Amino acid sequence: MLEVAGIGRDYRVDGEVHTAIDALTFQVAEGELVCVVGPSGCGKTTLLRMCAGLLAPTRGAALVDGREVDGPPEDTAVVFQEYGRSLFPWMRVGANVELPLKRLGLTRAQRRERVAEALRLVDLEGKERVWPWQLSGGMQQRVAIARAIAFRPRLLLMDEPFAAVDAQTRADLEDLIRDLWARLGITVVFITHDIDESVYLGQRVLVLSSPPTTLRAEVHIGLGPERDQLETRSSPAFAKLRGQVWAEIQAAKRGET
Ligand SMILES: Nc1ncnc2c1ncn2[C@@H]1O[C@H](COP(=O)(O)OP(=O)(O)OP(=O)(O)O)[C@@H](O)[C@H]1O
Repeated sequence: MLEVAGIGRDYRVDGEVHTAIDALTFQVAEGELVCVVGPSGCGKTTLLRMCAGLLAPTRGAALVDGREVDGPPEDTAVVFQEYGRSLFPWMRVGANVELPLKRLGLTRAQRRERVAEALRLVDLEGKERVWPWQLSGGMQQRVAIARAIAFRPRLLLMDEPFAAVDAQTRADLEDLIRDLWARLGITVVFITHDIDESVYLGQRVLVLSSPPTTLRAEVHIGLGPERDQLETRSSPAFAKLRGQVWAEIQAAKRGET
């Protein structure tokens, strides 16, 4: 579904070229939930933006269904960390969720139906007429998620979507994502700096190196489909996987490749 083929990105700062991402190669199969972690500043956001068609790679390419990404791919939705900036404050919740649907050629009734369904899936049923700023941070992020799923993407790209919410809300949102992923059968690439979150959510965790970034390790998370915030996180298997990902990130920070 998603193929990242030798993708790299340089940035020019004060006339000097800095290689943020050297070359990354990996694949994400249809219906997978893959997390990406790495040391701070290793280029996670840069990678996601290139996969979303929001930033051109310097070398290599991202391909969705075998087609090179050179603009936002049709079946892809993105959820960013800053829900406060991704929702339009002058539009009610319903209008915010409906906005991307306008280019799909649906009737007004069909759009309304999709909005209602998406809000129900994120547990915000009937909140169409509420303003975003009347909602808590966690609820606003759920609106952003509703907007993404109303679009019915096949690929959902998420860039540290829960970094700005409190721990309790974060746990709820993690379970929401696992639930939506299982129910809707979408492919999810989830960027996070939180090791525990990556192990709890993912079927696979990709660990990036320090810049110039390459793929340092790939950890398979064999925790099974049923995950529980208390039981899973306190299991020996979880502790072992967390230790494994942690060790890889520490090695990456030391500059080991
Ligand atoms: N527009 C830009 N111009 C110059 N350098 C940039 C730009 N955007 C990112 N960089 C640099 O590229 C590198 C990777 O940045 P990026 O934000 O992708 O990393 P990240 O892993 O998402 O960071 P964090 O862990 O802090 O969220 C950093 O060194 C950053 O300073």
